[in-house]
Amino acid sequence: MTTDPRGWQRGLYAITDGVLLPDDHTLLTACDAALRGGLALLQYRDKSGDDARRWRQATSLASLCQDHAVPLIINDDTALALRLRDAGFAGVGLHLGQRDGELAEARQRLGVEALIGATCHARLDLAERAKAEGASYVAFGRFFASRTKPEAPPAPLSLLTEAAGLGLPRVAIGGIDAHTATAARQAGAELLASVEAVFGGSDVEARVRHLNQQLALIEGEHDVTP
Ligand SMILES: Cc1ncc(COP(=O)(O)OP(=O)(O)O)c(N)n1
Ligand SMILES: Cc1nc(C(=O)O)sc1CCOP(=O)(O)O
Ligand SMILES: [Mg+2]
Repeated sequence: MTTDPRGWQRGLYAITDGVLLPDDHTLLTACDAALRGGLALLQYRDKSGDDARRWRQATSLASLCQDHAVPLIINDDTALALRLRDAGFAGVGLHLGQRDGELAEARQRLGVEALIGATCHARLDLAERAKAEGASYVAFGRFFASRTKPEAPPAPLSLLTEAAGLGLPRVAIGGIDAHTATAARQAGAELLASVEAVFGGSDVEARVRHLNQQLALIEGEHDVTP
């Protein structure tokens, strides 16, 4: 569990992947370990198009995240986020890319309390629009080479600094690991989003603890995680 009093607004943001975590057991075991290592946010990102699998996995993750008091962000799918919320799960949010539907409409349907994030690539104007439409955070990237999504358009780290005036938490994504996180954090990212550095190997809890230690070192903070 993260001990940062700023809660979801600062820290490590883990994103699941259907290739690295191909079945329910692998997904749940790895996410449980990541949560034990200390996450600010967890995102369920599944491109299978299998509605039964997505509902089954999302409900299991929502329950797990609720136990850890960490928000679960659903990628792409406003209807799935709403269905989870209506099923009684607390702390369910949504992440929308530029082709994933209207953010303003999602905000209206999910309500003022829900966390809703927006992909803004390398564009401040998209971030300004996302803020006007009710985004809780803005995500920029990709900042470094990514094996998970190599085709994502590149973005300069200077963008993170330029986005400070928005007044929303800034997420850095794309090739974030224990080395690159330093530069992204120093450029201003409050949240560091990662797939492979978290889920791309065994002992996920140790990987997350190592990432958190790097982030704490950057800030000169003491890692008080037991
Ligand atoms: C935190 C975060 N940032 C960016 C993305 C990418 O979203 P999108 O552009 O919609 O691409 P897909 O993830 O849907 O392939 C994200 N998922 N999370
Ligand atoms: C899902 C995603 N979106 C990106 C963007 O730039 O919008 S980069 C990316 C993949 C991030 O995975 P990894 O941490 O393994 O590089
Ligand atoms: Mg998307």
